[in-house]
Amino acid sequence: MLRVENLTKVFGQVRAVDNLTFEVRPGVVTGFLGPNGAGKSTTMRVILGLDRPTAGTATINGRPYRDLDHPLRQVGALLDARWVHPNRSARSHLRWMAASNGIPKRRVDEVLDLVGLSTVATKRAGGFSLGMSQRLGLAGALLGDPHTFLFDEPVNGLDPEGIVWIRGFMRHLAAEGRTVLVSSHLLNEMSVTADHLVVIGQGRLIADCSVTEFTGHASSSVRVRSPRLPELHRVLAEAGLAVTPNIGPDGRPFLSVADTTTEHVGDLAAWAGIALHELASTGASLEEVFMAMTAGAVQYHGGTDHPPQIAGGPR
Ligand SMILES: Nc1ncnc2c1ncn2[C@@H]1O[C@H](COP(=O)(O)OP(=O)(O)OP(=O)(O)O)[C@@H](O)[C@H]1O
Repeated sequence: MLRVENLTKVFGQVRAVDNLTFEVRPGVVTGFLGPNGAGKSTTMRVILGLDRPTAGTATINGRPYRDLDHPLRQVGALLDARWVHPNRSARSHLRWMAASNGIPKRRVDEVLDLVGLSTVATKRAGGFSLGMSQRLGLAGALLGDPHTFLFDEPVNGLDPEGIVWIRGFMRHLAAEGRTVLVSSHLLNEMSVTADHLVVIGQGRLIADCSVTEFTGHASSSVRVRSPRLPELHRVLAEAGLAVTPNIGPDGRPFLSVADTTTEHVGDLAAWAGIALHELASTGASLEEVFMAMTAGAVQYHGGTDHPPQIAGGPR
């Protein structure tokens, strides 16, 4: 169990993390979601004892990282895949990590095998691609067979094959009953990787809920095509709907109508005698939900008393 409680981290004038409280439970992948600069890396660095909190606590199984015996056996982290000494081989890098944490040497070959690096174990890590470096970072995180994992933007810069692989690996770790926290600013990525979301903006908690709850919070929008699009646009706008003209990937123009139903749009078009060539409910993307919630966080800074929380919000 990983717990962050009333955590605040201030750098000079910047409140990178602002009174943040959440828990990460075992057995599911928890996505730690927020735009660039939201405070995700800072929170992870505090959890890992790399930065000291200004206030509040971050604990793993009830203890701060600095008080853990053999931390690699309790927490595995993948923060920056490129911190390996470039002239060391993958194997010697891992052996050095293992030795400093009282982990037997044979575990090194086990983890190299788990991440698919056995055949390049003696190669210089400096010559590794980003994908291979990520695998080596993951091997390091797995060395102590820990129960808790932290991944900071693990799919950044990876090719599609690497993304699918690392996503599968995280899900596998969670399925074994481990605690997995993975940060990302990629909302769609999180919707396919994570089961649960902790969403932050400007260092504050915005939502703490399942992915389904988060997306379910979205109001649905409608996509509509017609040979008489400008007229339809006018009719829908006059009915008070928010209409945005768009061009599809196929080059055909369509209208996006926010916060409504296909029935409502279809009825208005029929009433105006306008033929429709396409009418579909699209549902808001995670991106849209997130933007709406981040806007809420901005309003919060303008003066209300509590950050907006959504159903199933912070425990
Ligand atoms: N060592 C530091 N000194 C000063 N400011 C910092 C430091 N580390 C982070 N910050 C600031 O704290 C805020 C949060 O940064 P952080 O890196 O934690 O965000 P993030 O959500 O991880 O974003 P990103 O995905 O861009 O890394 C930012 O405004 C950043 O500029």
